[in-house]
Amino acid sequence: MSAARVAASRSLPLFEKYGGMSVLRGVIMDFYDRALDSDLVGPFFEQVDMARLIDHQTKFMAMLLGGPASFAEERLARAHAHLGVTHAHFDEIAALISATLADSGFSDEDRRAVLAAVEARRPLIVG
Ligand code: HEM
Repeated sequence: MSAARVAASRSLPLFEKYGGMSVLRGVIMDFYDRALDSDLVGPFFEQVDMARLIDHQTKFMAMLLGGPASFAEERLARAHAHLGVTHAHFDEIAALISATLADSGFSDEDRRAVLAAVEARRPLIVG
C-alpha cells in the first residue's frame, strides 16, 4: 500500500474501516448468538424481539464507530432501566463484544477503543 493510502486509511472512521453497515450487522448478529448461548445473560433475551434488537444495536455500534447513526444515551438508559442488570452481567456482555470484535478482524487497538466507549456507558446500563 502507498504511504498516501496508509495515511488515508488511518483517518477513516472505524465504521468504514470495518466495512460499513451490512458488515457491522453481521458482527452484531454473531455477538447476539454468543449472548443467547451464555448461561449468565442468555435468559435476558428470551422474550425479546431479536430482529428489532439487532437493528437498534447495529445503530448504536455504528454511532460508536463514527458512522452515520445516532443513538441517545437517554434511550440506552431507558432500555435497560427495568432489567436489573448487574456489573457481572455487564462484564459478560463486554467480554462477548470483545471476543466477537477480535474474531471479526478488529485490531487490538480498535477493539480496545470500542470497549472503552462501551465501558463509558456502564452507569447507564447497570442499576
Ligand atoms: C455492555 C454494554 C451494552 C450495550 C452497549 C447495550 C446496548 C443495547 C441497545 C443499543 C439496546 C436497544 C435499545 C432500544 O431498543 O432502544 C439494548 C437493549 C437490550 N439490552 Fe443491552 N446493552 C448492553 C448491556 C446489556 C446487558 C449487560 C444486558 C443484560 C444482561 C442487556 C440486555 C438488553 C435487553 C434484554 C435489551 C432489550 C430490551 C427491550 O427491547 O425491551 N444489555 N441494549
